Amino acid sequence: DFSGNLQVPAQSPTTAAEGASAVSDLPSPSNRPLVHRPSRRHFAPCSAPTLVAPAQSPLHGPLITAGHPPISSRLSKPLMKRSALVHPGMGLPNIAPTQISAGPIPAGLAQPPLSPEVSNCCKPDSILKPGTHGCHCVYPIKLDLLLLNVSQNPDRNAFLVELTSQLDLLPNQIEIINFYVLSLSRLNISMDIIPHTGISFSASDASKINSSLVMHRVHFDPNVVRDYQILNFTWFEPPAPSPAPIVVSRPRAAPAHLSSNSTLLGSSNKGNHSNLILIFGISAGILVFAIISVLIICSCTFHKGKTEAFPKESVKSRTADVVERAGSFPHPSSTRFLQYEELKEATNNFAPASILGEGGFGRVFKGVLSDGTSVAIKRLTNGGPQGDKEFLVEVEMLSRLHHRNLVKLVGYYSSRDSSQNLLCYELVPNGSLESWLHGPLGVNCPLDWDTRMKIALDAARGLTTMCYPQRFQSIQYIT
Ligand SMILES: Nc1ncnc2c1ncn2[C@@H]1O[C@H](COP(=O)(O)OP(=O)(O)OP(=O)(O)O)[C@@H](O)[C@H]1O
Repeated sequence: DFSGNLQVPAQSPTTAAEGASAVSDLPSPSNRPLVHRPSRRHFAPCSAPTLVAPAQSPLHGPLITAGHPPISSRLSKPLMKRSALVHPGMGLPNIAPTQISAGPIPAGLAQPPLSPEVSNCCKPDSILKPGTHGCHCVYPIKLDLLLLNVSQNPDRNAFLVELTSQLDLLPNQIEIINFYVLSLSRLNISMDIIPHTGISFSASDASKINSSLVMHRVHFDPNVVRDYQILNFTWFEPPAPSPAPIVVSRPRAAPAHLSSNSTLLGSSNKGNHSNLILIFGISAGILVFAIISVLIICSCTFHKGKTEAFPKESVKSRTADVVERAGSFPHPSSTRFLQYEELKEATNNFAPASILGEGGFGRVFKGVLSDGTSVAIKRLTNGGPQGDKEFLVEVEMLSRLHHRNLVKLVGYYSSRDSSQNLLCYELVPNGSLESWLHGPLGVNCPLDWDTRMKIALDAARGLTTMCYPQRFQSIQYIT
């Protein structure tokens, strides 16, 4: 029943002769496109597409797969897609979607509705799914067919029923968007094939539809449409499912009744449990490391403080202890405690003939210890309790000083009542520096400048050793 479907003017004899089945009431001129409610969805500028080149054999029609765009991206212009896919000789230049017929609006294949309502809620190339409420957008397969030998009054519904049934689709899954009359019996028709479920067709479903079309397994009533060619087949690939959010939560024991049927859930929980163990392990490790670090820092700080405080405390305590014990204080490790009798014997009872010199703290006697060591023994004048302290501190300090340019303290003696304090040094032969510079030793054989410089440098090195360690500040220097 084609009556009343295509209300088009009668064709001229010349154009009617072109078609095998002339449509008497097609508009004139023959190539003027008949556009019925062209939808801007197809021609609105869109963003760059993700086009996958159709893998088609010569027998196959064009098949385009296009990935769904990310939310922020836009698809390309549909015209560009079609231009890239047009098979030579398909007559695409005849498609002039922006040209609107000046003649009567045809009915038939293009009658109502041609397109669902345009909505701004859908992304480019998606449409509102017909028969649904709200913003239910889907990505249709966009199919453009060139219908050949179209009858004079094609029945739209019969055409759609044949097409949908042979493509294993429901009748409401195909919506005619627009069509263009190319000649008396040739029509370009654009359709949206709407997915029944989901937001787009799966690859297998799209491939199935495409192969049915390209293999010409779709047959129309020859009284309506005798043949067709595929101009465009655009399929939008379903978007990949978004990855599940990673939720870290306290692991809970699965209920017993779920254990047997929750393999996937169990594996997921295992994964979460492993992650939690890892997180807790790392956290515990960091915590232990931090505690150990704090303890080490505190220990070092305490030890350092103790070390810095120790010399004064040690000297004080030792000094006090020594003073209290008056002559029985502990012997420095490198310094011997000498017996008074030995020192008395070494100096021939401190005979005047043994005197080497005299300084601010007393006379210095030359002597030889029982083991044959030549020494210089300094007999300190009694300086009272304070003098005893200074003596003992000096012994403590000098016993620790070892330098090639410093006179080594060999030993000492301190009586219990502190009346006798003696220091025993290694003997420095050849007299004093003063006697060489200003005394009788230098008169006959004055020191040359190289020797003087060497003596000055050695003395400076010795002083450096004594001066910079702050604990040796109490030492009286020889100048
Ligand atoms: N180890 C020594 N070997 C040889 N002679 C020494 C030795 N120590 C001191 N003398 C002699 O004894 C003298 C007195 O030395 P002492 O150290 O008592 O006083 P000083 O260093 O000269 O002056 P001060 O009393 O200011 O320290 C020195 O001038 C030196 O001739």
